[in-house]
Amino acid sequence: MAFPVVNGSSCFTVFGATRDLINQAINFYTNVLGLSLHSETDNGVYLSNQDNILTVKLVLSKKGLTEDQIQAKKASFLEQLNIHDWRTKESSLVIKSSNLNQLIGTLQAFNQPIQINPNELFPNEVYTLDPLGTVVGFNSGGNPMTVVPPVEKMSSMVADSVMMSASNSHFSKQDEGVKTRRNIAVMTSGGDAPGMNANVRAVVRAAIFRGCKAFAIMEGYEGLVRGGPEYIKEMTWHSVRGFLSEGGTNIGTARCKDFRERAGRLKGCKHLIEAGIDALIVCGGDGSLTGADLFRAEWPSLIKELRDTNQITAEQHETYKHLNICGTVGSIDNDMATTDATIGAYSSLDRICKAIDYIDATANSHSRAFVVEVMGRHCGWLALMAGIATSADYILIPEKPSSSRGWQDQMCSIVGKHRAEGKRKTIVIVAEGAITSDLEHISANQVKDVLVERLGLDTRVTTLGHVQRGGTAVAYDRIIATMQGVEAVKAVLEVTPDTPSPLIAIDENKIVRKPLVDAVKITKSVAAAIESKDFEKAMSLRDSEFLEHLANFMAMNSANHNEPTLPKEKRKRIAIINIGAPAGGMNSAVYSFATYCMSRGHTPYAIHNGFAGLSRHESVRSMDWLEVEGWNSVGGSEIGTNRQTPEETDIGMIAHYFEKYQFDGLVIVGGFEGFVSLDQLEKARAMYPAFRIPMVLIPATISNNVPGTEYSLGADTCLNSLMAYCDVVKQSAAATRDRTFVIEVQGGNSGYIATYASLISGAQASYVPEEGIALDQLEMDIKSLKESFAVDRGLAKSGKLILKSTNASKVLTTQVLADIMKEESNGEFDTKTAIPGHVQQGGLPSPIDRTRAARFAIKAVQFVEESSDVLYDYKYAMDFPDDKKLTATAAVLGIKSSKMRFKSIRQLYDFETEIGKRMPKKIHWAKTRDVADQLVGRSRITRAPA
Ligand SMILES: Nc1ncnc2c1ncn2[C@@H]1O[C@H](COP(=O)(O)OP(=O)(O)OP(=O)(O)O)[C@@H](O)[C@H]1O
Ligand SMILES: O=P(O)(O)OC[C@H]1O[C@](O)(CO)[C@@H](O)[C@@H]1O
Ligand SMILES: [Mg+2]
Repeated sequence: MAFPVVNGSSCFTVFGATRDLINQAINFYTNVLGLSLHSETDNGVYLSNQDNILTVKLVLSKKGLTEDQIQAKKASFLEQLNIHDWRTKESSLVIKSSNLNQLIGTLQAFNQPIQINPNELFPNEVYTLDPLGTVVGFNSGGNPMTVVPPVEKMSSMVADSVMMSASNSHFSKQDEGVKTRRNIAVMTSGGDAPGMNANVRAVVRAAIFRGCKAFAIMEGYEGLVRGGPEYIKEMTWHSVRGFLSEGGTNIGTARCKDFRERAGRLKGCKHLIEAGIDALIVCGGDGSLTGADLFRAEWPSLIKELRDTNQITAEQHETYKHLNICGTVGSIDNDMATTDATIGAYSSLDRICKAIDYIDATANSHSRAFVVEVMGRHCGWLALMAGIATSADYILIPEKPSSSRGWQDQMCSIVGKHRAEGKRKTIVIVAEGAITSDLEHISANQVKDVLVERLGLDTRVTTLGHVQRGGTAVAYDRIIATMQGVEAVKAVLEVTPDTPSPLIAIDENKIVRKPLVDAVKITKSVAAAIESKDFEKAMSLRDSEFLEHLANFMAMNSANHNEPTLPKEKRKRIAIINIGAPAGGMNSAVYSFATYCMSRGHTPYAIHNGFAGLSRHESVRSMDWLEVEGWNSVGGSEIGTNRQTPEETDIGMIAHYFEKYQFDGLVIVGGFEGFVSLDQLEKARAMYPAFRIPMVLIPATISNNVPGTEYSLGADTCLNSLMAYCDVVKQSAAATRDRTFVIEVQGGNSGYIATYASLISGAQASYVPEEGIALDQLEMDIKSLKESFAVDRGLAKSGKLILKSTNASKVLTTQVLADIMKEESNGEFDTKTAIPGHVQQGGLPSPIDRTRAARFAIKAVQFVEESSDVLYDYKYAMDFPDDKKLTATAAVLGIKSSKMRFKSIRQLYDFETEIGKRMPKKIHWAKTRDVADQLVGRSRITRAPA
């Protein structure tokens, strides 16, 4: 029999207990909880309740099995059940009951120590421990409860259950002297950064979800130094409501002088211990995390001093002897080593790009030059990325200084050539920390003077200042802040005194833990290298992505005025085409492709209006620098895009034109139709030699459903416009009180957009095509909505959203869903629908899509260069062998986990794609769905495999 699975567990198994305990447990489950015997086998005893919601499997320890083997068995059982989420190691049970009071009465009659209302999110819960130490929860609404699991060893679990009392709200224990982490504090420090609030929200809710208490240290290290309940405050589930969409940091931040001194840190140490904090999560920049690392290193001597001076007891000394600390990097500067991005950096980049997009218009009108100063005290990441995203003429950054005359000559030469080509405007971006190779500061005004004096340009300076730190976080920052907050809680609960303090980082698309101490060390050595004028070393210590972006910027910027970098015989004729629906970043990809090709000496061709345009109108044009200039910042598709594949138009004519223009390579920018087109062209190579050229797909679709990649261009732009839409709708719902909006989300058969939009807008539920809308799930969601409206009564900011992918259900349309919810709410809340439609394609491309497009496009051109030789001998051969090496020259460029890579279309199409569904076979965002649900307290029913 397949049981519905509540949050991934339909069945709970306990291994390794003695027969006596098993008998006690059976007694408890049958007599106290009213479960009945379901079956008994050699392997164990199965119990179930009437609703078949839950099975409890009690297994006697096998003779001769060691504790390790038992644990391994348990782990493998959990694995079989496909339980990969937070509950993997948490043996809490949820038992559905329609009459909570009756249950409470029964428990009390049996003298069971019960905890009522342990969780403010679900006030109707109670929980208790069974004789095996398993936490058993009851919930009138069928929602899962949130408690810390019983600890690893069976014997001590039982001891714990005896010790448990109704006043003890946490299931934790002393384990060989190491206090189980249960009071988790979070603080924000250094300059505020958009996304810090999302990080705090995630830490607080993930901590509460896991049965811990959550605290906020107000005002950064200042709050730690001052201490007391005013600065170290317990946070509730509701205290972080609305945080996702708010800029800055609601728990305050500071630059604290005292913490730089040992005396300040000593106070901080004392205050943490006084407040009973077991773990500290610091969200801040390089400075804050340097401070955190120092605090960690000094901790043993700090607590020793506190004990020796009788400021803490010997017992406190013993309990808090290890500082459990974790960093999540929050800073707009993106200057922390070992992570690709810091929380806030892309929001700041968004503000900068918007400002430069505005400046562009006025600069163009007057044919002026603008010098734009951006933040980044010691780091040029913002200036560099803004330079790429807005195709600025020149950038000045601290990492790559030239001599005090060098930068002036170079800048004037480039700007002069751009002007000579006919460009009407000039944008120079100066990082706040820009320096010469003699470490002299270069100011925006100095840059302006040079442009005026040497080129006679009418020049203005715009210093963006703190505008760059303001406003709400972009989608990416909300995503990483949330996922990193959750990971940070997991990390502090998992670390042991022997594991190094972690920093939560991101590598491409993967959230990872890195040793804090290493990150701080490398970051410090970058600063030291700059100080000692060893710029090469400083660059080599920067992340490889930074170096790649810088090389790309320089190459694209030299497109029309430097001697191409390739010798004549290596130069090629490469075509680019857009296929499918418009996606943010398509134009940026075409711009980057064209300018990079020019810098290398290739001739870039644009095929206009897709394959239909080519086969019907020979729509091929070679690309001109001035024509593409500015396309980086434009939405839609300048060269035109449509969904027709080569076979749907005329593949023979397409081959004819490929032959006529002697293309040496093809870059397709598109979504699933682009993917299918690439497959068709690759298969047609046997028939048409014109296609025996390297061909590469740059995934670009808001649905993000292209096999072979976890990211497609346009998805970020889409998420940002959807997020802005959801924020507005949520605000309206909150103001109206007691209203739920059902929002219909695009994405074809992919639930990616709906899932991520729900994560970043704090939607109560999302329905996606991969899961459909099951009636029992809907019933549960409506119940949960009712519960949460009841809890929220009188609180502000309680607007509720439900996101529904258009294809989640054919029958339960958005309107029907809203109507059912309204009907079932018994007048307790009202519902409305909202359909953003094609607004989701976004207006201007987001900076992420612009800069990723540049990376993708340049990698694609490099792929054409590198793969050409493989095909050389076969270009006009009678037979075109079916050889892996040859098929690999038609590939999808994608991001997979922490790597960017090319994967053969043949492999992807034949083995990794559900063609009928237009989807990859595996989705990579299941964990994100779980987190989105868990942070709003939603239980999701998934079906166990038959
Ligand atoms: N070396 C250090 N030792 C102890 N504490 C430090 C150290 N460096 C920084 N801190 C603490 O961290 C706080 C914030 O550091 P800083 O002002 O450098 O900002 P940040 O965290 O780098 O963020 P951002 O650069 O994004 O504004 C400092 O005010 C100080 O309290
Ligand atoms: O807001 P403050 O304290 O003046 O700090 C400005 C500095 O903070 C940062 O914005 C980082 O948060 C730097 O780029 C900038 O130099
Ligand atoms: Mg800093």
